[in-house]
Amino acid sequence: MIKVGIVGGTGYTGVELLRLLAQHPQVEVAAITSRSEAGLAVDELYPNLRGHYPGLAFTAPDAELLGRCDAVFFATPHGVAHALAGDLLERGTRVIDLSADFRLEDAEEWAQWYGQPHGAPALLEEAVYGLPEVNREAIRKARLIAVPGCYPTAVQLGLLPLLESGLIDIEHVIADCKSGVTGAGRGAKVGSLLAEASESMKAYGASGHRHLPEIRQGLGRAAKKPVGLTFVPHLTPMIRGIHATLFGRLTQEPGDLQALFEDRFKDEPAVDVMPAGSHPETRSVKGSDICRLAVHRPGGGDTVVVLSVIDNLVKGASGQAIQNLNLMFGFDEMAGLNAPALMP
Ligand SMILES: NC(=O)C1=CN([C@@H]2O[C@H](COP(=O)(O)OP(=O)(O)OC[C@H]3O[C@@H](n4cnc5c(N)ncnc54)[C@H](OP(=O)(O)O)[C@@H]3O)[C@@H](O)[C@H]2O)C=CC1
Ligand SMILES: CC(=O)N[C@@H](CCC(=O)OP(=O)(O)O)C(=O)O
Repeated sequence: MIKVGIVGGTGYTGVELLRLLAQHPQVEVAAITSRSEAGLAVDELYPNLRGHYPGLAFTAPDAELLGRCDAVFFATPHGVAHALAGDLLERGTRVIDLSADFRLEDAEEWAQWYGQPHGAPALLEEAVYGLPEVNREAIRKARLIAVPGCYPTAVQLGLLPLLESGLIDIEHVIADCKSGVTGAGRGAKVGSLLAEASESMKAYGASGHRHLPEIRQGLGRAAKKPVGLTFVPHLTPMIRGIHATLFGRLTQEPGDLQALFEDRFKDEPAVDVMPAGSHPETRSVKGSDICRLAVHRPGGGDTVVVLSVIDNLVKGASGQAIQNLNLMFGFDEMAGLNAPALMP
């Protein structure tokens, strides 16, 4: 049994960590922080947790308390892990950061996209990008994990087979992505109000979203060359889910694309390549740590279309964070993550 802490326990990814860890046989949640709800029992704020965490209450963030844990998850806005991660690592506590603080390898680029100086550039070299389908061995040995963003997870998983095999034009890749509103977090925002977000759909960040450099970095590593990407996210009237429709232009006859995808992910516990002709639905992954993929070649032409769906709060955040924890501590990779999705 290991002890974990959660910084930012009142947010959507924080409560999702609690929901998933309640089913984990080898993990005890020993500390959970919130500045605004310090003193409140977790199941008073989130009644779905009643009976699962008796006696667990939010406390203000405290490095000494968190440093008694084997690992700490940061489910906090950008910049918070910068300030605390170094201290925890020195105390021997491993850090799994769900924010973007350690995702970009270049501190200058991070500062440009996030509008503030990078707060811990000295830690960037040892941070491991926590996409198990690419970095499993490095994750096992890591002390500091940057959990990928939600859009970057859906896009990278869908494009990896095509980029690794060099089958598409890497200068013109397109990712047309849709997200549910929990992607914006639990904080009150006008755009997340029922009257604003329901029965409507809109693109945002079309001229440059902060996930663009992260996705480009990951795709570039897969292709071993810089990739030209157009990425347009959309807000859709659903609570959870990401649907990514990905377009690549074939540069050669690809052979059997279905077999390429099935082979690439045959040993991946969190990726499901659906039968040829499928159209995966976001509800088929709701609450689960699975990315479901389908590959199409419309009319046998020179465009490949990949459909990739995840739950933004699970494979796109807290579930993937637990996959990383499991690898770091030698547990079964899917411990706590095996429940099927909720349907309908
Ligand atoms: N929502 C999603 O789908 C995804 C989110 N992420 C990332 O995960 C992180 C958390 O997201 P989400 O759960 O949606 O966020 P929320 O806005 O829902 O929650 C943020 C949490 O952080 C705490 N917090 C805020 N500021 C600070 C601070 N300065 N110091 C300590 N704690 C703080 C808040 O509690 P309090 O203010 O009471 O301390 C709250 O518990 C973000 O970086 C987000 O970008 C990543 C992938 C997907
Ligand atoms: C719908 C919505 O607003 N989504 C968020 C991204 C989701 C997210 O949490 O971003 P990170 O993975 O980088 O933390 C956004 O576009 O900013």
